[in-house]
Amino acid sequence: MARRPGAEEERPWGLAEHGRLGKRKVVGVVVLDGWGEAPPDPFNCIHVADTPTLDALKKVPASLFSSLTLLHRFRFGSYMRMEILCLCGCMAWQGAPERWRLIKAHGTAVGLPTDDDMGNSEVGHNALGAGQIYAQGAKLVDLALDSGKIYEGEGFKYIQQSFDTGTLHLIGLLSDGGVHSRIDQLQLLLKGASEHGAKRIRVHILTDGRDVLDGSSVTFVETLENDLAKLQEKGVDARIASGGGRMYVTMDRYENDWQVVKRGWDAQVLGEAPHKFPSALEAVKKLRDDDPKANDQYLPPFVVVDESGKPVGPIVDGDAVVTFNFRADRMVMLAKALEYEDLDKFDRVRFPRIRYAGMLQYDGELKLPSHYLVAPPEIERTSGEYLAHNGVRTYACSETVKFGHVTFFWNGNRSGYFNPNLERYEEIPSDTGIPFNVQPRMKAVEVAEKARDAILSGKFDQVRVNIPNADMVGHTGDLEATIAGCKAADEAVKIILDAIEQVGGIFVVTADHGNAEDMVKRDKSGKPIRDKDGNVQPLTSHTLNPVPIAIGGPGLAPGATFREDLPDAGLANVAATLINLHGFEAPRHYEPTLIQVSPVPF
Ligand SMILES: O=C(O)[C@@H](CO)OP(=O)(O)O
Ligand SMILES: [Mn+2]
Ligand SMILES: [Mn+2]
Repeated sequence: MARRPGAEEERPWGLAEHGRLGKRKVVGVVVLDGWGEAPPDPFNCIHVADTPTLDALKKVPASLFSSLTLLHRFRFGSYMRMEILCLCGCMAWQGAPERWRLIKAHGTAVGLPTDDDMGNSEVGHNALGAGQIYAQGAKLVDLALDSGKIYEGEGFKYIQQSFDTGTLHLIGLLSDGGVHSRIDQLQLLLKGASEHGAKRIRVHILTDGRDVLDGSSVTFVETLENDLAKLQEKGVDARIASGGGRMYVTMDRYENDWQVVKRGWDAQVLGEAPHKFPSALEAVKKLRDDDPKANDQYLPPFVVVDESGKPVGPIVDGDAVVTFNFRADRMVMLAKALEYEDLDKFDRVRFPRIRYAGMLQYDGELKLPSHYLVAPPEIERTSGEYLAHNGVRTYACSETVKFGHVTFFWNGNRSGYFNPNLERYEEIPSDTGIPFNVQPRMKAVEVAEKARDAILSGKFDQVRVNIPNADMVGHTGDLEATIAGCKAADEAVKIILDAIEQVGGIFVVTADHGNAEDMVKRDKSGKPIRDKDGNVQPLTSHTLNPVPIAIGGPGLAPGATFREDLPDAGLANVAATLINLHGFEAPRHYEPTLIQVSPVPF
């Protein structure tokens, strides 16, 4: 079994039997990406969408409810808090808090620096799979920059060797979104690198508009250009050299489309792009103004050129390169292109001899990149590894754009199987070359059908999927498409729940963070902000909202319900819950399980 170095080998992996929950029930785990909970509202696409399956998990019809209530009263001797909701003025639905609740999915609950940080897939799936809360990349980089330790590490010393004769290139996402990178960290790094000897610096920017509002790229470029001007006053030759929108240039993931990386490579390394500008500020303004459909996420690649039309900062032999994103998934492909001598994914034309370091090491197993400025969180003893040691057979599936979420992130940023005899991971190819509002149903049904087959096959104990629509389509800011995406996600869940029903299994339906439940920029009081023509600005980012978790299915022991003593529970509490549902006690160092199991009288 593949192990990471440094793991504590002596701690036993065997889990005690649960006692009240049996083994070998099929547990279907659905992660609805970007599916948060927010009050009903026209900009809450999940609320607007037709989602009968998810609605039914949240509420039970009154008739069924009264029998459940009686049952619970009988079992627990008291009623639980129930909420009554009238739909269409005729059918009464009532809340089922013993099987549906909300959990935290943002901020410190998932290891981010502050509770103002929205959740994201990396930290969300890390927490879901690991059962423990780790200080995540954003926070580790903050600490290393604040203490100055970043400049004492091996990674910085390595790139520093190029400072005398070469250029330092910084490539990454330019925003304060805090999901993949943060501009304030870039600012500190620029200052620190120049104080530690960098004389010529080139920044290759990727505009955001996904974790922050569309159009904000202009302000971020202005801020960066001001900083670089200050460095120039101090004698450092510092400029922005190239750029492009994150979804079109460089930041692809899970090898969905290498052309995205190629576009970035051409601009950053070769100094070639269809658009040439004297400055990055002009570039982003003009590219946005000239094409009414252009947005920050999909801005075409550009290079900054001097008076003679020569690119100001191609990457050449002897230079140093830092990719300043702390998050892994959308940097791994570029890291491979910068580091691997042999790569047949696209024609690099030129492979410069450089010293390259990542802000973090993006893949611990591949040891990629081999040099990095900050050590990544060591996520150890994940639920996947425990379950593999205890004979639980796992199937995981998503489409390409989220495949690594339910495998790599879920397993603590490690690719590959813990035990290939017990696990199977399957990827459905995502659409490429189109924004996700064009086909908002994405591959939700295909993923669900794979999960259904895995459930019915009898070969697996845990069948885990990520259904991406609410998130991927939500990021486009297209409300109508997002509503269609949420509907497709709901249909996918139904396929999985039907299969669970058929095999007498258990389901756990949850999400990794919010997105589609709030699709508009609001003022402090929560009202949508409208311009003078009454138009609103779509919110493309994730949110701070909690996410639902529902448990159920014919295999769930009748006495199993959510505990009421964990009002602040978050995603990290899910792993212990799942381990319980597989019939084991969770490891003691895990965040507590969400469920309790009362003995059922006779
Ligand atoms: O698309 C992404 O990279 C992020 C948003 O920046 O979304 P998620 O965390 O859901 O993958
Ligand atoms: Mn996500
Ligand atoms: Mn997202």
